[in-house]
Amino acid sequence: MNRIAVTFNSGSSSLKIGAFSIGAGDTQLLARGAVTTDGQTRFRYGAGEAIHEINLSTATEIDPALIADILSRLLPQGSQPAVIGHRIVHGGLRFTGPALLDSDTQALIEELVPLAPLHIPAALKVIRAVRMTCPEVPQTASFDTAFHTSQSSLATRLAIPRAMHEAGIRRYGFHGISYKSVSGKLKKFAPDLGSGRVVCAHLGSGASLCGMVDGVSIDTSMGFSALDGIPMATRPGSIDAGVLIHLLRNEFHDTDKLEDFLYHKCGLLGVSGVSGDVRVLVEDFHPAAREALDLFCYRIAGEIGRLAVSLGGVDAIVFTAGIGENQPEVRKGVAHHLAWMGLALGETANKSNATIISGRDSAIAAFVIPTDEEQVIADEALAIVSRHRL
Ligand SMILES: Nc1ncnc2c1ncn2[C@@H]1O[C@H](COP(=O)(O)OP(=O)(O)O)[C@@H](O)[C@H]1O
Ligand SMILES: CC(=O)OP(=O)(O)O
Ligand SMILES: [Mg+2]
Repeated sequence: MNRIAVTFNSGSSSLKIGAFSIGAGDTQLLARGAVTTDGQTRFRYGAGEAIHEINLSTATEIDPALIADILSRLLPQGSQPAVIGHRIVHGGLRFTGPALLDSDTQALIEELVPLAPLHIPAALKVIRAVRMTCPEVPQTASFDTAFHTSQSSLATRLAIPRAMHEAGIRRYGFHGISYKSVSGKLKKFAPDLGSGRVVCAHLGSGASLCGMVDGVSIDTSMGFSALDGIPMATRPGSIDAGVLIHLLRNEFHDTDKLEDFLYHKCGLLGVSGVSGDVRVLVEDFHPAAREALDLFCYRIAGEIGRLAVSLGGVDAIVFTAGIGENQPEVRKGVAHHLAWMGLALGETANKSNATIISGRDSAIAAFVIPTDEEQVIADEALAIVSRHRL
C-alpha cells in the first residue's frame, strides 16, 4: 500500500489539509481539503473533479473526533499516514528549518505562542488532537519564519537597543513556506526571472510581501509579528507605535483587548465596516468598501517600492494566495500605482488570472502563481522522517 504524508496548515481563516503519496524522495498530491468557518464549519475535500463538501457536526472545535473524521475521508480505508506535517507560523530564533515534533520541540513551540497568538494555539490544537488520534504516527513542523533566516542584520534589526535584538525582539518575517513554494515554481517556469530580483505578494487573510534574489529572502513586509506590513483582512499592518500607546491609555486599558482589536477588528474589515473578505468588498458599492480596497492596493504598491530598494530593482512581481490568485481588481489597483516603474498589466490576462499577466510593453514581468504550502510541508516532512530513519 502507498505510504502517505498528511499536512495541516493552520491559517487565520482556514485549516488546509493535504494528502500525498510518498515516492522515492518526493511526494505526489492525492487529495486536498480545507475546513472553513463562516457561521457553519465546512470541510471541502477531494482531488480533480471529485470534490466533496460536508457540514461538520463538531462546530468550530478542532478535536480528535474531527481529526479522525478528516483522516478517514482523505485516506484509503483502514490506512494510517506515515507522517503528519504541520505549518507553524513562528519558529523564533530557535528553528531555522523543519523539525521532528517530539516533546522538546513542542515545548519550545508552546513558548512561542505570545509571538503568534492567533496562529500557534490553533496549530497546537491540531497537533494534540492528532497525537490522541494516532499516537504512533511521527509529526513534523515546518516554520514560516525559517525561509527568512537568510536576511541581513540590516533587514532584521528594529531601531531599538541592541540587547533587545539579541534577546529576539527583531524582524522575522512570515509566509516563508508559501514563498518557498512560489519561488520554486517560478524558477521552473521562468528560470532567468526566478533567479533574478523578485517581489512576491502573498495576499490571503494574512498578507505580506517578500523580496528575493535567486529565491533567497532578502527582505519582507512582516517583522516581529504577523501584525506588521500591509493591511490585512482584519489586521492593520504597520501602525504608528504612538497610536498603540494612545489606544492602550485612553481606550482599552488592557493589552488583551488591544491584541484582540489589532488581530480581529482592523484592516479591510475596520476600514470598510462591511467585511474583511475581498470577495464581498469588490461587490459592495458603499464608498467605505471602495476605500478599504484602495488603501489595500496603495499600501501593497508602497511595499513593493520599499522592497525594490532592498533588492536594487525588480525583475518580476508575483501575486499569490487567495486574493493574489483570484482578484484581478486588486492586482490592477496595485499596478496602477507602479506604472512609473514601467509595470503594465495585460487586461485580458489579468482578468482571467493567467500565469503571465504583464503586458507586452511592461518593463517588469508579472505573474500569478498559485502557492502550494501543503506540498512544501509534505516534502519537508518526508525529509525529516528520512533523516531520523522513521
Ligand atoms: N476564489 C476567490 N476569489 C476571490 N478571493 C478569494 C477567493 N478565494 C479566497 N479569496 C480571498 O482570499 C482570502 C483567503 O485567502 P487564503 O490564502 O486562503 O487565506 P488563509 O491561508 O490566511 O486562510 C479570503 O478572505 C478572500 O478574501
Ligand atoms: C502569518 C500569517 O499571517 O498567516 P495567515 O496568512 O495564515 O494568517
Ligand atoms: Mg494561508
